[in-house]
Amino acid sequence: MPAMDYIAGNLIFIGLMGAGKTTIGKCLAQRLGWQFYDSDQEIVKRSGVPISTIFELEGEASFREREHAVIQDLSAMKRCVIATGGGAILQAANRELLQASGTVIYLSTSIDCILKRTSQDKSRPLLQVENPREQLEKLFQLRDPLYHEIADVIIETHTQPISAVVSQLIQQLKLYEATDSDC
Ligand SMILES: Nc1ncnc2c1ncn2[C@@H]1O[C@H](COP(=O)(O)OP(=O)(O)OP(=O)(O)O)[C@@H](O)[C@H]1O
Ligand SMILES: O=C(O)C1=C[C@@H](O)[C@@H](O)[C@H](O)C1
Ligand SMILES: [Mg+2]
Repeated sequence: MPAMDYIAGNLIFIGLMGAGKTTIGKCLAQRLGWQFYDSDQEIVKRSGVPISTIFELEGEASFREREHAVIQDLSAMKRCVIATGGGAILQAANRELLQASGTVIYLSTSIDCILKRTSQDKSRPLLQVENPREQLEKLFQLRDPLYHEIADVIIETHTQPISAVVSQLIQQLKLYEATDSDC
């Protein structure tokens, strides 16, 4: 018997950089046959430049304004999987929008694991500092309470592979798996 698919709103991923929001979100959307959106990718699409360029030319505050506009649009969607940027929860207005828009999933990950996953990737401007561990610890202190504030579900991603996290979510949220997917 197929599971009862009772989720009417969106499935929204939050969490620190490198927690797996984009990767796990995309895989979950594939397995459900739902549309996938990523707030970072939408910002890049709309601005026509990489995130690092926005930070460089306009600064973080301007990036956050662009992010807010995208969160407003994405949270108005129905039955989509949405990956947010790591700092999208900083603005209270975004937290309200995301919480009202569906089921919020906090992907929690150890700092060691984030450092391993992100060390080769230069696309995250906030980690291009002398001491990325110290930076991540600061971000965690500030953001972990905000992630918890709006999370409906919390899943650790450093203890299991991507496909296992997705399977756990499908089971836990009683979602209907529509497609056979290799992710
Ligand atoms: N559970 C996991 N096991 C192993 N590797 C993972 C897992 N989750 C994600 N990764 C890897 O970690 C890297 C970062 O993942 P991803 O880009 O999805 O993070 P993110 O949360 O979207 O980060 P950001 O906030 O910067 O957009 C990717 O290379 C991805 O393949
Ligand atoms: O944690 C953050 O503040 C960020 C995370 C990324 O997803 C991007 O949104 C950007 O690099 C900022
Ligand atoms: Mg991402």
